Amino acid sequence: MAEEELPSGWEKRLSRSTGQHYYLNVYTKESQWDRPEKPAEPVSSGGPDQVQCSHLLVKHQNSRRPSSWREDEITRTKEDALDLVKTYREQIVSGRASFAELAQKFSDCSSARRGGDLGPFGRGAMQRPFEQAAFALKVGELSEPVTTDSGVHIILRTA
Ligand SMILES: O=C(O)CN(Cc1ccccc1)C(=O)c1nc(-c2ccccc2)[nH]c1C(=O)O
Repeated sequence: MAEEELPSGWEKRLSRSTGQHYYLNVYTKESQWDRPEKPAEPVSSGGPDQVQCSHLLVKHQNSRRPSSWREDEITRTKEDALDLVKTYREQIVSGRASFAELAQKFSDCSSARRGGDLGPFGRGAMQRPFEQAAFALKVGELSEPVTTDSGVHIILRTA
């Protein structure tokens, strides 16, 4: 008996690691194990295709790569990284320091040398928590602290 057709907007894929089939929503790029019963909706067109952001990353001992141009071995705790990021954010919001100046001095990302500038990027380019925060910002807005596998960030949307 021919297999029932998939609802529109889904693709059936084979997981290399488990040999199981999974289903990919072609619009959101999200995947699921269960066979979908309803068509996938095209993502609402709201919001820009690309944003431009600068970020200040403070890594910690559990960062995926606890090393940076600043420190060969980063040993601070995640809690200390969060406290540092909040301090930097407060200095920027109060106008005591500029974002670029603090990112250049203190960011554990290689973008520090560009004042934290990452250039324009679209969805799918960055770790999901970073992307979600960046695309939710208005131009000129500074995020609250954002945690990714790389560490703790504050993100400034510049375009
Ligand atoms: O997570 C890892 O395994 C290592 N990474 C990823 C990475 C490493 C070098 C250049 C760009 C990204 C980082 O830790 C990292 N993530 C970032 C990052 C994360 C989110 C947005 C933008 C940059 N920068 C860095 C960096 O060293 O410079």
